[in-house]
Amino acid sequence: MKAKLLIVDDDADIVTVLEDRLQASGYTTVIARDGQQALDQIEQESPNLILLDLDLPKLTGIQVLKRLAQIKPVEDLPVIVMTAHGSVNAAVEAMKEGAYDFLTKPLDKDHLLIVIRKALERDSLKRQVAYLRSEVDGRYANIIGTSPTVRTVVEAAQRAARSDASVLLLGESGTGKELFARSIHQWSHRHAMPLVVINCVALTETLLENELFGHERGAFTGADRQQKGKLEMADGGTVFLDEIGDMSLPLQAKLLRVLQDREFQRVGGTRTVSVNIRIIAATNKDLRQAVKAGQFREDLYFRLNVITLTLPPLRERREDIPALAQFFLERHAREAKRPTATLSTASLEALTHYPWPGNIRELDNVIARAVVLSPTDAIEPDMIALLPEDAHLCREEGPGLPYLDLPYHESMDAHSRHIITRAIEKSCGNQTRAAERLHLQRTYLARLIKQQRDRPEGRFDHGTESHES
Ligand SMILES: Nc1ncnc2c1ncn2[C@@H]1O[C@H](COP(=O)(O)OP(=O)(O)OP(=O)(O)O)[C@@H](O)[C@H]1O
Repeated sequence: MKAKLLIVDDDADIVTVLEDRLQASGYTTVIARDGQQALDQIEQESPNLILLDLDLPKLTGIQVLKRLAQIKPVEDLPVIVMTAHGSVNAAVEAMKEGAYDFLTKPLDKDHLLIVIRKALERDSLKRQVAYLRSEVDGRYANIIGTSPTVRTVVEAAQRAARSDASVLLLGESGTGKELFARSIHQWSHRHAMPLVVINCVALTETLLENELFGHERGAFTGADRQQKGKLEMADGGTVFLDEIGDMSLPLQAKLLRVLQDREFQRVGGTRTVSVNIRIIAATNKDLRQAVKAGQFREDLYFRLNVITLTLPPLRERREDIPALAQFFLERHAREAKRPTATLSTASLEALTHYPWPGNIRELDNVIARAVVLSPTDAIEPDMIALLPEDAHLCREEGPGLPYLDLPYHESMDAHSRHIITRAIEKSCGNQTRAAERLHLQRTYLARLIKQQRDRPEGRFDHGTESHES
């Protein structure tokens, strides 16, 4: 779309020249001959930018700027003022009233076009930032859940947001750690500054170091210019270190220094950079265990662990499933342009009983897929049941080595529990289907489950005893 420029000048010759030049450069133009007309044109034509002469009949350019500030925020409509050669004071006054820039007459054609282009670019960037910010805020404004466990964590997070203390978020994958990190940032006094997310597991050690601290020119082959790291980009705001449990020991030592002194050096540099940042870290690992195993620095653990918030897995807050499902249904139905999509009662029942190894992210994905694939507007359980096949991808595979440290019978029990839990998860919590998967009689599976339930270590989710529907 062509940008529309309003030219305000009482000199007909200047207006004609400007119109010709600007139209030849691809802009649309509208004209006003005096200050009052300028205000009327702003109302009627909604221009993207104004070229405003200061010396006007009826209302002066400065008066137009003052009136304009009452109608809309000055930063929403860039105004470039045109002044007679030598009237610097008037230009300064106009800038104080919110003008974007000034040009002196006679106008230089190239300079004029550059200033206009820059003003429009800045305006467009500001709109994009405002839009993205509102998108992000909207996406993260909602922490759904009325269960007591979630409410307790939300209240603790709101209290934590008021301080500048480091926060450690713990919880299984997909339980909402990033959502809480973003919410804490939003609720904090830093909310107008950036929240910078760094995933500590996605990158190699060298890349992560570069990402965190940036580098100086010549730090390594190909580093042909200085680059700021994410810690610097977050200055004044918050840094969210996701998957902190996966950070290497050498990088942990460097991060510790940042936490202690809020200072670091860029890679290949000697100059100290200071930053004002708040740190929020998250992991689904048992950090205390990692400290014991020598994989995580104890001093860093204590620095991060000033306030710890543990997010409950979805299976421990099943009462929140209907509200979450409805929330995701509405979001995906909107995106898929299926506003009348609903969840049938049977689907809701299936969702409520499924063990959700991938937690809320898995629920989000299940609903997203069902909304797209369901042939009917009322989504039936067969659409929901599509997913359990790959649900296990969200959870760590296999019983894991700790079982090797157990006595034989306990280890066998642990394996058995694991196999049964997996079969039930994959069967959407339905024991009959799980028994079929395992080639067992349903009654035999039920007996195994009962035996395990009666043992103290046998606390795990066995789904429901409902029969195949
Ligand atoms: N209480 C909630 N209300 C609404 N949406 C939620 C809630 N909790 C989580 N979500 C949504 O679930 C998805 C997964 O959440 P998030 O990415 O925050 O989890 P995570 O614990 O950081 O996962 P991972 O450990 O895998 O990085 C996101 O789309 C998030 O917006």
